[in-house]
Amino acid sequence: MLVGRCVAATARQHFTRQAPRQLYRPAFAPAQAQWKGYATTPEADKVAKFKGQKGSDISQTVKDIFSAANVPIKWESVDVTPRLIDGKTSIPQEAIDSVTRNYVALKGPLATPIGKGHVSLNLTLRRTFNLFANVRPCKSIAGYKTPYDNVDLSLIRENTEGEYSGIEHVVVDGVVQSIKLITRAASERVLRFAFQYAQDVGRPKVRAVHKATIMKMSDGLFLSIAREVSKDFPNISFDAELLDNACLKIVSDPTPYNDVVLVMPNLYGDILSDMCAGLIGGLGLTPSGNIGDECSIFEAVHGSAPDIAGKGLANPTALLLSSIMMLQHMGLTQHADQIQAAIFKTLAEGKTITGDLGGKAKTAEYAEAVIKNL
Ligand SMILES: NC(=O)C1=CN([C@@H]2O[C@H](COP(=O)(O)OP(=O)(O)OC[C@H]3O[C@@H](n4cnc5c(N)ncnc54)[C@H](O)[C@@H]3O)[C@@H](O)[C@H]2O)C=CC1
Ligand SMILES: O=C(O)CCC(=O)C(=O)O
Ligand SMILES: [Mg+2]
Repeated sequence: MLVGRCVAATARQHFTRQAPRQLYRPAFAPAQAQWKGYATTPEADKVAKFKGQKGSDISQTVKDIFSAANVPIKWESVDVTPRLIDGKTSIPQEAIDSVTRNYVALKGPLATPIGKGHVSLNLTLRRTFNLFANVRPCKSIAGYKTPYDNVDLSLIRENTEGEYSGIEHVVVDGVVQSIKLITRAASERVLRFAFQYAQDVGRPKVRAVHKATIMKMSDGLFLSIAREVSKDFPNISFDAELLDNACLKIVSDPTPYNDVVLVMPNLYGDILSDMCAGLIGGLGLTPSGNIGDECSIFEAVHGSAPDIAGKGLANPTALLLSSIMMLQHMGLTQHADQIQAAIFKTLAEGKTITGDLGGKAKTAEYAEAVIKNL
């Protein structure tokens, strides 16, 4: 229900085009980030404080629930802890090989040091596998009361360039330049994906979110390509909205967006998806899929939650719903439906929910309740 047929439909295209379904064996990256052992740079101390991430708790939850539901998946666990190779931070080759071999992966959150330190491994993974579209649905959870009962937002974020291209340099002391790279190729492929996605899920409208008033050339290019691509999808209507106004309208009343697919450059999608999560109960609930032509990596929208990491308190629903998106992507829809129903039942009962939702359950207790409801 949360992500439903859209991803399944998209998956089918990818599958028939890329590889036979039976070849799919997801890699599993449980977000260990054992930063403690990664003390090889001057930033080591800062990096070390990221140790003890909670990713492995929520990853274990997925494994336990999949096992209880007899999901026909063999996990291959790979460590995404960054390595220093030739002075550059890199993703371990085994992780890259595993995703390449298996086509799909479920990834726990990976922390990125602020300011100095290594680059974001999340962004590196997306670029490495050319995961050009980040699909971030955000739907109200029945039984969990928030100011709006009927939120059903659908965000698609360009995932490989834009403000997150990572091209920054010092011009002179005190002057830093950061380049927002927008290319026709990357814009066109994510925009085509968004229109196709709207068609697959039965949403009649695609809306580009932009600031082409200010960034006339970069967002202007994105917007003009959106207009061009829209001509190839005459059954889907297209319009555009300025980012700031979109934020105001969404938090004032998100329901008019329920028939729209929102598509936008990288940074805007990052910010909007956290903002929208706030409308339905927080980051413990929102899943995502990084979709590419060959591989796809599913992960929660949230990060490593350092304030609760390692305490067994995290809500695993976001990663679980990401794993549901992954099952739908793989065509394992019956298992996806069964697990999703158990998650929603557990949340609606409200007896065994985690602290972020006002409950007292630990991560593992919530997982047990979901297993009972399978
Ligand atoms: N895709 C990824 O792996 C992402 C990684 N990050 C990284 O994570 C680190 C922490 O970033 P923050 O800004 O603190 O964002 P965050 O998403 O980790 O946490 C924000 C707030 O949401 C809460 N929260 C997040 N996930 C939760 C869950 N499953 N259950 C209950 N509460 C949850 C946290 O406790 C915190 O109060 C940073 O290093 C950042 O770079 C951030 C976002 C995405
Ligand atoms: O890579 C990171 O550190 C943060 C990424 C992020 O916030 C996101 O993808 O939503
Ligand atoms: Mg984010």
